[in-house]
Formats: sequence, C-alpha cells, structure tokens
Amino acid sequence: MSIQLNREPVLAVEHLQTTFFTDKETIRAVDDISYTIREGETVGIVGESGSGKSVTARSIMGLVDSPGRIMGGSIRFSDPETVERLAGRFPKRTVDVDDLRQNHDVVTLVERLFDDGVTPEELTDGEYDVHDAKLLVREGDVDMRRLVERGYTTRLGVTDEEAFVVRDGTGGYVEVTNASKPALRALRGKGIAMIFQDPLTSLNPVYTVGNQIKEAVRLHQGKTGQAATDEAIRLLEAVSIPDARRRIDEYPHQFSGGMRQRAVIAMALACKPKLLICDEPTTALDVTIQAQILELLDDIQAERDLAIMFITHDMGVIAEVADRVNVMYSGELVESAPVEELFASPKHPYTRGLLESIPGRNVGEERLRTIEGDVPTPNEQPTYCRFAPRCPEAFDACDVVHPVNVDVSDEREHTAACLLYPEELTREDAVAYHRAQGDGAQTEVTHDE
Ligand SMILES: Nc1ncnc2c1ncn2[C@@H]1O[C@H](COP(=O)(O)OP(=O)(O)OP(=O)(O)O)[C@@H](O)[C@H]1O
Ligand code: NI
Repeated sequence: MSIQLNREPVLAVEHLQTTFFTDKETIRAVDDISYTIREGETVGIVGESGSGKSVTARSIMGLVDSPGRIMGGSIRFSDPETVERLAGRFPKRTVDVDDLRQNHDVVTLVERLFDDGVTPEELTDGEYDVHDAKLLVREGDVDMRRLVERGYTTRLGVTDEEAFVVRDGTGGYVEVTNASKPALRALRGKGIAMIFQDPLTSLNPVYTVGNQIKEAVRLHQGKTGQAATDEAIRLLEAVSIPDARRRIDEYPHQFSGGMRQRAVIAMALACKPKLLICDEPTTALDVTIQAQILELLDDIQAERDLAIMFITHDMGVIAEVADRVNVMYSGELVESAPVEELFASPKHPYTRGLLESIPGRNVGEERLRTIEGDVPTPNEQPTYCRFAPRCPEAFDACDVVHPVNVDVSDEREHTAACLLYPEELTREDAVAYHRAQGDGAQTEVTHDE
C-alpha cells in the first residue's frame, strides 16, 4: 500500500459504457466511466449494491454476456508481456504504430477516411469541420496513434478486422473492448485474474484443491508432474495455508471459507497476473479472517508489484487496502481521490453519506446513519444528477443538469461529479460549467454509436 503516482497506468478505462438490454428495460449499468490503475497500486471501487461495481470488473475481464454489451469507450491493458504474447498469437489483429508512421502518410489516410464517410466531427470529437480537420491533420495534431486508438484500422485498410493489439515505441496495449473471444481467454488469468466473493464459483467441488492449482500451474507456467506439485505446495504456503503438503489432497468442501478464499488466491497467483481484480473477496468471511486475507493480499502485492482493483461496499475495508478510491453511484463514477484525501476531505454528498455510515465513525452516536432510499436503476442517459433524490444538498438545478467530474482540490487527482463544484465558482457559474461540459459529452456519445 503505497502511492505510486509517477508510474505508468497498467489499465486505462475511458468512457466505458456497458448496458443490459432485458425484455423489461435498458440498464446502463456502467455509464461513461474513466479511470486508471498503475503498477503496484490498489484502486478501491466502492458504492452501494447495484452501483455497477461488478459490471465494471466483468467488462475489464471481457466477461459481459448477452443481454449485456459494451456500448462504448475503451479498456486498455498495457502490460508489455501480455502485449507481446497476444501480438504473437494474433498477428492479424495487431498493428504497429511505428510501422504505420514509416509506411503511410497520415494526411493520405485521413483523406481516405473522409472519402469512406468518416466525418470530421468523428475525428475531432465534434469540434471541427472538414477544412479545419484537414488543417489539424496537416499540422500533425492528428497522428497515427490517434487514428489507431479511434479504432479505424479496418477502415484504413490496415487490418481485415479491427486490431486489438497496438504496439508503438512507447509500449503498447491490448484493447479489451475489441478483443476476440480467444484473445480474451488468453488475457484472463495470466494478464488479468479475478477473485470473486464466493470462492466456490472458482473451485470445482469434484477435484482436489491441489489438482486445481496444479492445473493452473500447468496452463500458465508450463510445469508438470513433481514440479507442478512442488509449485502448488509453494503457492499454498505463500497464502498461509498450514500443512499445505497434506491439505493439497483435500477437496474444497474440506476447507473453511477463509481457507477456500486463500486457495483461490493461490490459483490466481499461479497465473502470475499483472492485475488482480477482487470482487468483494472478504464479504462472506468473519472479521478476523477478513483481516488476514487483506494482509495477505497486501504482502503479495508488495512482493509481485501487482496492480489490484478491489471492489467492496465497505468503506472500512477501503481505508485498509486502497491507495486510491473510486466511488460509484448508479453506473457513474462520482468521486475519485487518494485514500487519505478522500477520508479527510470527501467532496461528493454521496461519499460523505457513505463515510457517515461506517460503524464507530461518529463517536457517541447511537444509531448508524445510512443514506435513505435506494440506488436508482440507470435506465436512460442522465440529464440530471442521479443522486439528487437522496441528496441532502440538492437544489433545483440538480434535476435538470448532469454533473461532470471536476477537479475539487489542489491535491493531485481528486475529482467529484457534483454541481456544488468547482467551489471557487458561484453556484450559477458552476451550474453553467457543468451544463456546457455535459452538452459536449452528449455529442461525443452519439458519434461513438
Ligand atoms: N446479467 C444481467 N442482466 C441484467 N442486468 C444486470 C445483469 N448484471 C447486472 N445487471 C444490472 O446492472 C446493475 C449493476 O449491477 P452490479 O452487479 O454491477 O452492481 P454492484 O455494484 O456490483 O452491486 P453489489 O454490491 O450488489 O454486488 C444493476 O442494476 C444490475 O441489476
Ligand atoms: Ni457486485
């Protein structure tokens, strides 16, 4: 647990939008969310039930199935080893930006795009007409990387199907939202691993714990026989399972809840992931075991430089594990800050509400204060604040203007999406600011269709 602001993000989520189309309704479970996770950093995702935490995680793992669909945005995973591995396996879906720069002229390519029906608005986020867009291209403000990032490789005639591995001199990334099913399978486990609340979803009851860990070791480290057994024992010891040599031959039902979760962590580690997503991994466990598991994750992280995305609705757990916290509400990210900053100076009324409901926080208070009401299901593109109906500080504009994330402190990287900010503006100016920003975003979403 240490803040590493100077390091490169290993995961960058931008304008992610994941929607479920059920018979009854459309649920915008993840509605335009952006954030990054750096190497060795733990990012906590917190919010009440139904706020979209798990759907965010499943989107990153490429595990969103019908009736769900990723409707927009990007998820870039920048682990160099994964990029090279997938580039090797999927050469036809890989582009090298340096190669493109050497062998193509960006002006010609963009003109071809325009001929092909791409509008200058699409290319410049709605800001410029053809003439100005061409000028931007000629002046070098639109470069090859940008074209590739916008997902134009097919239309440029560079690949037959949209590329999902992008390489260039500064490194590269895998674009999860474009990845094929086989690529997603190759990404999971070894690149990004996930631990769920219920360890039984990851353990098969008919095989011994040892066999399951050995299988992961075989798949991801290529070890077999005695070498695999030794590695499995080593992993079980690494997650502090006592008497590992004997317990390796036991079945999941012979393990306690805490021990099962440890075994699942051992399985995840066998894959040597770069990013570990933990979706409420300790919620079902008692407090002592929970604390042990959190400590274990902390040790493992320090040892392996793992990036961790930790989902929980428990602010107390967040305080213990996270370097940075993202607060989600009804599909949206409403506040993001380094953990100390968030606890010392929460800005969004929702975050304040969550903090007030932590047991033992308000000394002398008898009843635990909770925020009244429930998280609304996000059914439509919001033209208002989704928290307003429950917000103690709501005012008229909250019903008609959608708040965007704005910087709320001099501290680095603290944002909140609330019409009360930026604090230095008058309320009227702040509202006007959010309204203007929101209009911009709306145009962009339409063009991303
Ligand atoms: N397979 C699905 N089909 C339809 N709707 C879904 C599906 N999965 C999730 N949703 C909806 O997406 C929204 C967000 O759900 P999500 O599971 O991400 O919430 P969460 O923040 O993880 O909550 P919890 O703390 O209860 O786990 C909810 O409204 C949920 O009903
Ligand atoms: Ni969940």
